[in-house]
Amino acid sequence: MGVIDKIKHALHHEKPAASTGASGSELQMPEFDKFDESKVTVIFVLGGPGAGKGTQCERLVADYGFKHLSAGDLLRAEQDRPGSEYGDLIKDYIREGKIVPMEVTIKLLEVAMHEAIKTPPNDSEAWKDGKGLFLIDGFPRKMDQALKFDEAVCQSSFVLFFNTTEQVMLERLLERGKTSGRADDNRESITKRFRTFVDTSMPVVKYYGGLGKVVEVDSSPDKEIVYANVKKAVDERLGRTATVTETETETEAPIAQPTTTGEPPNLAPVLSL
Ligand SMILES: Nc1ncnc2c1ncn2[C@@H]1O[C@H](COP(=O)(O)OP(=O)(O)OP(=O)(O)O)[C@@H](O)[C@H]1O
Ligand SMILES: O=c1ccn([C@@H]2O[C@H](COP(=O)(O)O)[C@@H](O)[C@H]2O)c(=O)[nH]1
Repeated sequence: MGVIDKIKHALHHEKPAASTGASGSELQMPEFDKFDESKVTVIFVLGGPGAGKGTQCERLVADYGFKHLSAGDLLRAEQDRPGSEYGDLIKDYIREGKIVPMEVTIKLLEVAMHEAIKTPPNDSEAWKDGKGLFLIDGFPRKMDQALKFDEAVCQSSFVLFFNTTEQVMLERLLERGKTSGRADDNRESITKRFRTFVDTSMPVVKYYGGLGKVVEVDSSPDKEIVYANVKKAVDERLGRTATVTETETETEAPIAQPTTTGEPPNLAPVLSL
């Protein structure tokens, strides 16, 4: 059974193809295979739209051998897949900056995680004997996703939270929108995405903050400075066991201490457009 067939099977229990035009409310909760948490390490990467999550994940992949799974990328790939039953649904949710029903997103992530463990992205120790090392980017964005994923798929080790102002994020997204081709990198969608982030996703960050799992990094500065702080935080949390290649950053910039307390992170920079 192919990846997408597995998702369809799980979401609709093999409903006939006639049940197209999924609305979200008709989705059934699929069954999930829980990962062995002694073998699989998951770091959630959260932050507002355009905060720089993907940019920093790219660097972490190169240095540590993570498998980077962006929930948004997985949804866009499913949206664009010819014949997808969920294409229209996903397109509407993304344009409106809303959160796609968790059944779809968690299943896409779970399937991608199994695929990565079956076909490891590199031959480092972190991927030997059924082990895996994942950066799950832009997820969970809503409390129901967080609780379900933790309970049924895998608990995360910690959450890397990129924090900056809406002004910074807006400028980055408008600039990215000149070439990204993304249907939601325009002012109208960005405004909606910011609202969803504040109303729906920040409670997730606060929830994990209360569990002492949030490492907050200021993503306002230059990419290199942000990465130096990210690397320090990841090294501290993972004890550097995951490092594949050692490419020290060349920046001379001072490294700020990431926030690792159990307190909810400082949410001050969230502005309104
Ligand atoms: N520290 C930085 N300084 C300046 N520009 C940055 C920085 N980090 C990222 N960018 C740029 O900002 C844009 C958004 O970054 P990125 O795609 O990494 O954000 P994101 O948080 O993954 O966004 P989204 O949630 O919308 O997918 C990109 O064009 C990227 O090159
Ligand atoms: O868990 C998720 C993650 C994302 N979405 C939708 O995708 C877009 C784009 O996400 P990016 O992380 O910016 O690529 C987001 O605005 C949501 O509409 C989702 O529904 N669930």
